Order: sequence, then structure tokens, then C-alpha cells
Amino acid sequence: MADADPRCLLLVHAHPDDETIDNGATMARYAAEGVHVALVTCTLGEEGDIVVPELAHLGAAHEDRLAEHREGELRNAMSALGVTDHRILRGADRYRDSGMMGSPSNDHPRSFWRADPDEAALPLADIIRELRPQVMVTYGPDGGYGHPDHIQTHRVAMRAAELAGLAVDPPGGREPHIVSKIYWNCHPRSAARFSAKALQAENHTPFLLDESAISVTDDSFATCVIDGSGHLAAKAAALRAHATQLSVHGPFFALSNNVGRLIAGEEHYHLAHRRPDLAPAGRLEGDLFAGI
Ligand SMILES: CC(=O)N[C@H]1[C@@H](O[C@@H]2[C@H](O)[C@H](O)[C@@H](O)[C@H](O)[C@H]2O)O[C@H](CO)[C@@H](O)[C@@H]1O
Ligand SMILES: [Zn+2]
Repeated sequence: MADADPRCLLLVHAHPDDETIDNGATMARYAAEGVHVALVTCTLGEEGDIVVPELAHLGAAHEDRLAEHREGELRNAMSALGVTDHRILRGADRYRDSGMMGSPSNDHPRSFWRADPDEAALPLADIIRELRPQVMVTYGPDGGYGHPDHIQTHRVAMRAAELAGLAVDPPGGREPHIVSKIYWNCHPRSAARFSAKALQAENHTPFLLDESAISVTDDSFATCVIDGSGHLAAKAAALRAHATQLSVHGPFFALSNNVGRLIAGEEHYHLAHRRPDLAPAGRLEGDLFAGI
């Protein structure tokens, strides 16, 4: 029997659908290569808009049953990507989706935005010590576009990586583990421009063109690009699985703001942390595990 692939990639996200939007092709590619791809999602998206009118009754302002529905969407999306290890932070005792910045749901007693990052990081540190990933992917300090749960996910994930490496008070009693490389998701301006031009060229699309609706970074901020173009069908299927949150039409998808975005095979990352003894990374890596 072939030796098991020793590589483990951990992704930490705020809501169901973020993982597929930012990393769907990457997850499918590494899962297909035999890498242990693990996802931790910090909330179940209770406050989400619902783009399927027939399911509007599940919404927070009505039956407030969107969490279990989106958990099912997440299961289907992970099945499409070939990812079998996906967990909700703290499980049944999870944090609640905080809603957009400044919305009343920020103040919900269980909102993730109100959590103490040090406390929320403990169960994630234990998962890191259990899985011992060489690579972790999460958001940068602004959460990518300023959503409170994305900002909090960044804080909790970075703190958890610190705690996991400490030799004291081992979370869960497991041996310390230092993540070799931590990457932040990023969306370079040129990729957003390419997406907008592709949408502009599409004759019959139901989606809007609005480049300002997508948070972008300078191209130079990306230090790694993963070509997952061989897994576009899996990414599109996983996006379709998140049916309450987004629509797919041809090679494009749109969230509830109906702004069209290309379902891209290339996904971009910024190397935010590298274990000091590793060789310096090249200008633009093509593999999250490069140099490990
Ligand atoms: C991709 C993502 O993070 N989605 C979040 C986000 O949803 C957005 C929100 O409803 C906004 O008001 C819309 O204009 C936008 O189109 C949505 O994507 O925030 C939700 C509430 O916290 C969250 O459930 C959803 O996963
Ligand atoms: Zn999100």
C-alpha cells in the first residue's frame, strides 16, 4: 500500500460558502493529490441573506433555521470538492454569525464578533495540535472585506497558531505544533479586472457588473497563486451547493448583491508567516507547501 501523503492543509473560515469562494479549486486540487485537507468554519451563517425565495422562511427574521440548512449546504459543497474533514468551531456550542458590521446582530450574546479571541482560539489550537498541519490558510487582518466574522476569524486563527506552538498549558493536552506557513487569502486587482472584462463580454448574464463591490489588493500582495483550473467543475458544483447564498450562471457566480464574479481556477494567497528555518519563498510560489 502506498505511504499516506504526510501533508495537511488547514483552512479556517467564517461562514459556510467562504471556503469555496476563496479556496474551492485549491481544496479540490490538494484533496485529489491525497493531501489531508481540513476545514474549520467558525459560524453557520445564521444571519445570511437567502437568494432562494422558497427558503426565505428559514431566515433569522422568520424561523431562524438557516444554520442547519447551511450546514447541509456545506456538507454537499465539501463532498463536491472531495474534502472529508470539515468541522464547526466548538461544535454544538458554536458562535453565531454576527451579521454585517454595525448590524444589531453584532450584539447577539453568542455573536462571534463579541467572542474573546483568546478563548475562541483554544479549541482551534487543539485542532491544530491534533491535525499538525504544515500550512494554514485564513483571512488577513481586515477579513478580506471588513465583515466582523472574517476579521474575528483572522484574529482567532492567528492566535490559535500561536497557542498551538506554545510548550505550556497544552490545549487538549496534545504536543505543541508549529505551523510552517500561514497564508492569507487575497484577490489581486488584475484578477478582479479580468473577471469584470469576462462578465462585460458575456451577452446574456443575469448578473450585475460592479468592480467596486469586490475588495482587491495590489497584485504584488499575492506571493502564491494556486492553479486549480483542472478542478473548476468541482468548484462550480460546490458553489451551487451553497444555494441559499449565491447563484451560478455559466462561468459566473453572484452573492445576494447579484454582482457577477468569474468562477476562477487561479486562487491567490499572501504568505504571512513562515517558520524561520525554512528557505526563503520564491517571488511567486505555485504550491502552498513549497519549501517545507
Ligand atoms: C461571502 C460572505 O462572507 N457572505 C456572508 C455575508 O453575506 C453578505 C451580506 O448578506 C451582505 O448584506 C450582502 O450584500 C452580500 O451579498 C452577502 O454576501 O454576511 C452574512 C451575514 O453575516 C453571512 O451570513 C454570509 O455568509
Ligand atoms: Zn463569510
